[in-house]
Amino acid sequence: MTLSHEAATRFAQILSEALPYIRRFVGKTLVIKYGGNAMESDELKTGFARDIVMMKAVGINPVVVHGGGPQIGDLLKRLNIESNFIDGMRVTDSQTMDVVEMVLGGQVNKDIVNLINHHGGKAIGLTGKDAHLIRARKLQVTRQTPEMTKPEIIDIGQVGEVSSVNTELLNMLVRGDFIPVIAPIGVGEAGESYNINADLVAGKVAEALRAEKLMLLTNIAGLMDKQGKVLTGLSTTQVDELIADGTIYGGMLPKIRCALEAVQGGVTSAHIIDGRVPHAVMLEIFTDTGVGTLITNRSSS
Ligand SMILES: Nc1ncnc2c1ncn2[C@@H]1O[C@H](COP(=O)(O)OP(=O)(O)O)[C@@H](O)[C@H]1O
Ligand SMILES: CC(=O)N[C@@H](CCC(=O)OP(=O)(O)O)C(=O)O
Repeated sequence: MTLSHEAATRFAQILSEALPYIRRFVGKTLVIKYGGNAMESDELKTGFARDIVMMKAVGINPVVVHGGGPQIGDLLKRLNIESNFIDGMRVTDSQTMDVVEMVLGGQVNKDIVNLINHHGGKAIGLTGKDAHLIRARKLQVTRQTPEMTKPEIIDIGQVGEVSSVNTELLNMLVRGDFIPVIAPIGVGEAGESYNINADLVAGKVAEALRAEKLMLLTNIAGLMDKQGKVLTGLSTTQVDELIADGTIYGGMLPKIRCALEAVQGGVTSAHIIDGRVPHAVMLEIFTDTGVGTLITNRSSS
């Protein structure tokens, strides 16, 4: 590629202006949850992969955790297997678990690894089973209505929550200049598989690595109020109120909960950002106020 003198001057200026932002994050770990719409369009996929490779090239350490709910849904539909969600979690019987493992660990993980590597990165794909990267236990879901004297336990099958993360493996890969790409499948004490919401895995990985940032890419502008205004800097109490009055529901529930937990667990900031915007990840790094919904430790009390 040859650039005209003007174009080269513009490039040089832009790169030079990026320096203070880059320096702020050099050597720091950023955990990015990739999923939703940003994973469906080719243009957005390419932009995402290039952002990740660029980050690594300038000395920032990205760790990617991916979702794949729509892709799992597609295959379940083709196989005529019904799928239900409770509080944003897919009810997972053993047949569904097989599909989840195939789609996330096989198809989606390798697609993302391939994409990043195609753009010059050294991505390495893992599920929670590799070197016990993500140990998990069964997630207990309870529900209580005012009429009930005690909470009812709801069995949602092989859905897990993270009990530990093998940071030794991740740190070894990061030091070796690899970009870990993690599928949200956990392994239980008896070797059983767990389907874990990808946001929850990203939050726990960020906490375990003491990441500078947790970025949750999604298919919406951020956490919004009932009028569609993007909310930012909320306290835990405000979030609880928004959950209680039904403003936050479905897939946004695990997202907001894990963002709050991550900042309480030592991650400097968590961001819920719009994956439909090209280069959403870079934009987040190169703006002072950030894009979408910001959650920091100050907001988590
Ligand atoms: N208060 C809220 N603000 C924004 N989105 C919300 C809110 N409450 C629920 N949602 C829903 O959560 C969805 C995002 O969750 P999900 O579809 O699981 O995303 P992803 O696949 O990116 O993880 C939004 O598209 C929206 O339908
Ligand atoms: C328990 C649970 O719900 N697991 C998710 C795992 C994938 C995921 O989280 O994908 P998205 O981020 O694209 O929604 C599922 O089965 O869909």
